[in-house]
Amino acid sequence: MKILTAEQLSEADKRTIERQNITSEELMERAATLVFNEIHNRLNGAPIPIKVFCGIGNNGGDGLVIARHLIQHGYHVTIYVVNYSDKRSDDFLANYEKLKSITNDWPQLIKGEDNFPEINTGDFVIDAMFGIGLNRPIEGWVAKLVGLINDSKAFTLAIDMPSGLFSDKVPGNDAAVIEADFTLSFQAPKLVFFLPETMDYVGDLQILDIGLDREFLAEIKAPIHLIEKVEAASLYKPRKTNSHKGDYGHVLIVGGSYGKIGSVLLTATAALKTGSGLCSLYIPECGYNIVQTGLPEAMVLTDKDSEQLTTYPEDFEADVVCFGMGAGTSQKTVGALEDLLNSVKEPVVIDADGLNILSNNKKLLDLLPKDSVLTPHPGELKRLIGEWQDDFDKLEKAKDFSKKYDVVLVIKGAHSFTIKGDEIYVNNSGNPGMATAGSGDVLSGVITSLLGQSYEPLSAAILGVYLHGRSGDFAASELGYESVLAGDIAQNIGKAVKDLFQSEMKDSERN
Ligand SMILES: NC(=O)C1=CN([C@@H]2O[C@H](COP(=O)(O)OP(=O)(O)OC[C@H]3O[C@@H](n4cnc5c(N)ncnc54)[C@H](OP(=O)(O)O)[C@@H]3O)[C@@H](O)[C@H]2O)[C@H](O)CC1
Ligand SMILES: [K+]
Repeated sequence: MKILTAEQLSEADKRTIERQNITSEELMERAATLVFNEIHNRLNGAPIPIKVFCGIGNNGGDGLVIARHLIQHGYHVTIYVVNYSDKRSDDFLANYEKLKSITNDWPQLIKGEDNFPEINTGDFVIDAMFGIGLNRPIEGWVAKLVGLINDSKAFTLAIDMPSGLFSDKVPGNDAAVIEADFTLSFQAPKLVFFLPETMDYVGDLQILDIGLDREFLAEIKAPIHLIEKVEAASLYKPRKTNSHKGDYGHVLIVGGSYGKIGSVLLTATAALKTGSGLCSLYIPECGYNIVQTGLPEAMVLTDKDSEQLTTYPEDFEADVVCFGMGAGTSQKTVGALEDLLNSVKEPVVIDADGLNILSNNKKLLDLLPKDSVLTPHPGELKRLIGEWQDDFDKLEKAKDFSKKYDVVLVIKGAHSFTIKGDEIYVNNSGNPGMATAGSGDVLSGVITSLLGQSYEPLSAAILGVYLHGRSGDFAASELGYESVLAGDIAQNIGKAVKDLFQSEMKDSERN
């Protein structure tokens, strides 16, 4: 799914009105009615106090439409017009008139702190103050109102965007932004919903298809994509009936050191669980018995050093090589990576200490084969590309790095970002249970395995990240977040692959 900017969405809005020959008021009615349906499906008539805070633009207009439907369905609704400006949008005014015709409880005008209502923990707050039209920080008494809503701890549903959140920049320190529990957003996700610095304002997210012009949406050039099941499934290559292990790649996992042999074991397990035909490991001698016992399906070669890697077996023929997990950063191991990069011509996967070695020895970056995949967490990324000012700056620097060294970057996080040149792919699978030791080692194994199975490096990274997250979802649903171990993620990769082609059942379809 394309992630769009506020400008692109406003343009899509205009084109839809032209091409579908409808008024903007009709489009607002359509969009806001979908929101009402979602609320009604969940509240099911519950008599809880609903407080709708409307701005004076079209986000506020949406709020008025939602409120009208709620009132007509018997809900207990109080509407507030947050008068941050004396202007009114046309569609706001039209819906204000419609509201007056169905209720005698007219909206209450908030012009300053004196008009603030009481907001209780048990209230249901609908935030329709600002949407994609926000163009400067919220200030003064309106900022105080945002604080009051946040402090109330009432369940807060944001319409389109949490008010105060820009679609294209990070709010400043101490900025007033609604901390929503749930955001129902129109047509396309916005990048800020997924960035570490801004995602917490959004709460749970649902995108509503409000029927904007399909042709225009298909034509829009958007370099940022959200990766969900459909996108991941489109990358998947089915196995052929008439095939053998030689068709699915031979991966070589290079890593480990004394006390950190478990890491390579996890990576190798994940590679085999993702379907590699053959898996070999190159590790220090101390790991030999551990790996042979822990993973009998794998083959093991050992370095002459018993505790760390010092060389690379350059005559070894593998389809893809992965380097770094548990390897340490000793000078001898730097030499091992240098040997590897001097002998391998196909894209490699570099993770963990492999990345730290690259950061400490920047000249090695020039030896990386084109389209190699680097999988840093934010700390490793900082060492690679330097400090950034905010998440937008981080993405710019990451794109520059990807272009400079011709590599695919996977920035790991709650939503991992895969970057190649100017293209960004935001992953939407996974859960907090995956924040656990060894989770990254498993991811490297999945990506390496896909590369060995002839996936293009970018596709291997995007699909690998998605499958890793989905495996974590299966592990968490069985075990609970706290009990997910990295090994559990590896064990569930098969389920994640099968799930690519299982359609979601809607609640209404369940018996
Ligand atoms: N295509 C769609 O997705 C649809 C979206 N809809 C809804 O429309 C809003 C966007 O509505 P818009 O009227 O453009 O903007 P807002 O309602 O977000 O903001 C209203 C005006 O507020 C002013 N503004 C901006 N920032 C501030 C601030 N910090 N303090 C005070 N005032 C501010 C600004 O006007 P100015 O002239 O003062 O600059 C805004 O214009 C979208 O989010 C959806 O909810 C449609 O309903 C359906 C289609
Ligand atoms: K809002």
